[in-house]
Amino acid sequence: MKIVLLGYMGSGKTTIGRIVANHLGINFLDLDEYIEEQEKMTVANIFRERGELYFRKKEREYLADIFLRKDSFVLSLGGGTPCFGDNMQLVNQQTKNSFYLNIHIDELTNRLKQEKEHRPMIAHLANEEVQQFIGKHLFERSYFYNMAHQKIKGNQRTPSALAEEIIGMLV
Ligand SMILES: Nc1ncnc2c1ncn2[C@@H]1O[C@H](COP(=O)(O)OP(=O)(O)OP(=O)(O)O)[C@@H](O)[C@H]1O
Ligand SMILES: O=C(O)C1=C[C@@H](O)[C@@H](O)[C@H](O)C1
Ligand SMILES: [Mg+2]
Repeated sequence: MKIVLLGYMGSGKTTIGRIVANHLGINFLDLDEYIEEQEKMTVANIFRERGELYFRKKEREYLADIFLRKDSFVLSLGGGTPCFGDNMQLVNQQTKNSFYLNIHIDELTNRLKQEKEHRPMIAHLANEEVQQFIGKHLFERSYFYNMAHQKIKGNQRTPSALAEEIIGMLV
């Protein structure tokens, strides 16, 4: 079984992915962490030193590599992964269990204001610019996120409640 979680930065992909994998007793993989291990550099440093295009090419390569694995796993994508090239076609070819964690802009803003530094897409923004940026960015990205097989409404809900809902929807 391969389960894929996707959604905007701060939507809880890593947090909830870990819980789902733990409950099912299968491996957990986080694409950002996988890239950092393989490249021996943080995502922030890859953006800074090699640029976003390099990151997106590597992101695609490692995504394809992960799907060659034979074990069962939960994979949390990076926030931008679904929005580049044919990444969503690849994901949906490889699994029937892709989930979009849909979180309201206000909740994302509250979470991300406190955690901007290691997220290169928003690190340069002043706190009062974060909400407007997320609103526009999420609008552009929703088209891709909505290609997931299932949408999970995550506002004001605990990570374990969301993990339980995902487990109940697996096909
Ligand atoms: N359901 C939730 N309720 C409240 N806080 C949450 C919830 N899910 C995640 N969080 C918190 O929101 C922050 C972002 O979560 P997390 O890092 O899992 O998101 P992410 O989608 O993996 O983000 P990124 O795309 O940047 O990797 C963390 O501080 C986490 O503890
Ligand atoms: O939303 C994005 O484009 C990104 C999200 C993170 O998960 C990382 O993959 C990186 O910071 C880019
Ligand atoms: Mg994450």
